[in-house]
Amino acid sequence: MDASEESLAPAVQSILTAAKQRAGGTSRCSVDATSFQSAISATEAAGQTPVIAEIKPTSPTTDGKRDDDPVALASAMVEGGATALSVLTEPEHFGGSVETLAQIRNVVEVPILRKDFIVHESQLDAVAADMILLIARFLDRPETDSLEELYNVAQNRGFQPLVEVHTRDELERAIEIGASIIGVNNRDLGRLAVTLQTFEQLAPHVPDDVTLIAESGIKTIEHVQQMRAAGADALLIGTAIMHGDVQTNTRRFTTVTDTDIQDTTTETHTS
Ligand SMILES: O=P(O)(O)OC[C@@H](O)[C@@H](O)c1c[nH]c2ccccc12
Repeated sequence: MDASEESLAPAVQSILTAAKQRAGGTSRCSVDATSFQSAISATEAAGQTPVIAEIKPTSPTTDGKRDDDPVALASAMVEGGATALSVLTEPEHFGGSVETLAQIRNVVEVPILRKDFIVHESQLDAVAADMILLIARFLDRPETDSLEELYNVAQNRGFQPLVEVHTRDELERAIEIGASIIGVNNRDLGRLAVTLQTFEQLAPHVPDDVTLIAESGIKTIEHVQQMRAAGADALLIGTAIMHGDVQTNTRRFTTVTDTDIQDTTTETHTS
């Protein structure tokens, strides 16, 4: 363990240890990705709010496990207007699988984000996805690749990388390597606490040409409005969609209109 890992919550430390050991695939994977930015534009043109709906069977911060057919859940989220889907593929702590992602990608047309803890290039070989998550906090460490290298190789293979940040330093690093899709995680992986102020504080420092995503802790329409007003181009929502009827839940968030947003707040980041 290096010194910076001591500040991680035990559950997250265990996730990272498992991630460092997980094997990749047997053959080199490259993809012909469905464009995330085009999907966002189409949602905006239809007057809806871009939502990445997340299929997260369980997590270290969730009670119980959802055992429904993930492909049915995915289709219901798309019916509910989701712009893209995030599919957890981490097996040990989130109940995900790469096979599930492959099945979902076969049946829906929206871009699919592979949500996992990827720390080595070979792990990109596990499954084809339109987007992959690169968590700044977990890269540039002992036994992990550099964020910049992994970003470049992922892009060269056709993946659209989403670089996840939580602090100003991580954000500066993401901007420095030229990330065009950045997600601000409102959840602190050190304490697992969530505050939407994290997004509000970092968003003003993000260049306008970056596609900016607000991640975690979005549970109500007011939260959607708050994140949109602070400059979110899209919202990543897991728990609040996974509890109950996923189609109705997704629809509730995708139908928040810009008028609702301008009525309550002022824009601080435009794209
Ligand atoms: O369930 P929530 O609070 O709506 O959060 C979704 C998503 O942001 C969260 O699952 C997440 C953000 N970054 C991650 C990295 C790995 C695993 C999960 C995550």
